[in-house]
Amino acid sequence: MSKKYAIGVDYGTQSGRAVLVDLTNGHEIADHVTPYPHGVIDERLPGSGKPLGHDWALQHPDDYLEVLRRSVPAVLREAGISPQDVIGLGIDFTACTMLPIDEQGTPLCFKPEWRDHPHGWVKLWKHHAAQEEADRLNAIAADRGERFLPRYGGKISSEWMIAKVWQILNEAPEVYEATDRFTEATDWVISQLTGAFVRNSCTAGYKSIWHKREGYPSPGFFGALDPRMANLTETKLRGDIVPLGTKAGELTPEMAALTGLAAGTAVAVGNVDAHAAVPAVGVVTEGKLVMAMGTSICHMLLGTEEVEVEGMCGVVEDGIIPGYLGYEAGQSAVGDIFEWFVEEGVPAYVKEAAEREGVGVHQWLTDRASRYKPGQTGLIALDWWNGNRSVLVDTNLTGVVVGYSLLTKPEELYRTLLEATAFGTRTIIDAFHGSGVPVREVYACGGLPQRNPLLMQIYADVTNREIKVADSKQTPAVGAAMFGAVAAGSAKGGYDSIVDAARAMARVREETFKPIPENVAVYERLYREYRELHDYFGRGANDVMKRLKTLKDEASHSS
Ligand SMILES: Nc1ncnc2c1ncn2[C@@H]1O[C@H](COP(=O)(O)OP(=O)(O)O)[C@@H](O)[C@H]1O
Ligand SMILES: O=C(CO)[C@@H](O)[C@@H](O)COP(=O)(O)O
Repeated sequence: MSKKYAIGVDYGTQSGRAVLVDLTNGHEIADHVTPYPHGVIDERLPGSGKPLGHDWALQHPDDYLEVLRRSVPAVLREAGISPQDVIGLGIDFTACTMLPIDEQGTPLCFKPEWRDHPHGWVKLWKHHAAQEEADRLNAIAADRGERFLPRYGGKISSEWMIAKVWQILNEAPEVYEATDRFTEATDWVISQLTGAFVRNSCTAGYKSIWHKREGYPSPGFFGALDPRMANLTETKLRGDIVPLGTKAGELTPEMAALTGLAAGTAVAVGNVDAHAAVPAVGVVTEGKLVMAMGTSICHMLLGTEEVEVEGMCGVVEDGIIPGYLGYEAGQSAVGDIFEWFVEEGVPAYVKEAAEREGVGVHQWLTDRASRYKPGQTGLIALDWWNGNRSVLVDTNLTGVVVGYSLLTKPEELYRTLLEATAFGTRTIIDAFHGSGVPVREVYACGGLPQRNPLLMQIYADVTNREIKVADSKQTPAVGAAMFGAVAAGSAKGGYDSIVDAARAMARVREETFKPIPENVAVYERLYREYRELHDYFGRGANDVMKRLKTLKDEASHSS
């Protein structure tokens, strides 16, 4: 039998990438990135130019198909293998990235009548304009003593499905009416590949409040939110919910023509980027925290008991690896904060110097920032540039920097932002560990560990834990390919379980980031300062951030 391969397609925030993987050892034979032609749509709708509200973030569904059109043929070409030898295809996606579709599965924004309506488009995971709905949902769920709430750290995020659906109903009942189903983008892409619609248990569990044993919350709960939503789960959220690794179907002839793959190739059900990364670093047992570090960070951890952890995104049975409770927490902005600083915060002389030296601005700042010792900048920041996902679960929180002086340099501020995100991660680790979900080992994957060793050293020092790094450029995509191989099964040259696939294919680098004791000691003191500020601004002692947001909204609406 000739050598067999699988393809994983990772749909990130700004781009999608395909990776062709050798099934015997997980080696990435070829990869290709397609930047989304429309990027993140957060100012104006394509075409009509209609302005979007504050905190909106949309995407164009055709960008997802563009990734299939460009990146899949590109990896096949680069690898020079026969499409027949690709036995499985898996995808992973940002989540909750959701869209309204009609009876035929067509996104509403593809239809002329809805193209110019902002609610007809894909709402990206970081669309934060449903915070009001999330707040009301949480208050009603708490009042009713809903059992699901503790499984989501006590709060449902405005990033997740129900808050977003409710925002559509409140602001555009006509779009809600015209929607046949609301779907995660990951399930929509799979339905395009296979011609059949199934929902995956991972996004259903983490993002749509679905439970393997209890199903969705009751119609009574949804009716208490809004009587018009009482039957939401049997209608617009209907669809079979199947476990990760299940074969969703086979590649249709149309999609075979579009991708260059063979019709009939096994396609796995959709998955989430961070969750797919876990088996790709070989984590299939409890106690090992995996950080998927990029635009945001998702913290994934397996446990054997269901316990309540403050502000976690969720705990879902079989949500990551079958047989375990999968815990997820996260930070809504990490790389995004560094990017904001590079784009909006550095003086021209930094950009010019970086250009002269032939390095990127991130690298220029990182080189200079690494010359400082912990504590030497005299600065500390709260990492809430895109709200706080865990442990406070509040998208209305914003960023803070304390300690500026006339001598503060851009590289000091950059280092402070790196440190602030590490303190955010430490807060999450402490929450897990303190609640009885042990964190014995830490693994990192995603774009950031590849690009910024200083950042990784700071994380090791702040968390006082050794960090192992994925030996893969595209870990979620490799994980998605592994699930594709499981969908194909061993009879076709794949694997019968994700644990078998991980055993053969997962890879981490030999060198690790180890905590440096003198740094750990200083960061321990800085972390105490961080927690003081965190609780002061984040737990209601001073709601200045929210008052400022209100003033901002009032001023924007009156102009
Ligand atoms: N050298 C660097 N240091 C720190 N952050 C970086 C560096 N280069 C790029 N970034 C950040 O990495 C993020 C993208 O991460 P990546 O993992 O590639 O994407 P995604 O999260 O969309 O999958 C961007 O937010 C960018 O600001
Ligand atoms: O929230 C999740 C997963 O649950 C992520 O998809 C989201 O944070 C986006 O991840 P990226 O930072 O784009 O990798």
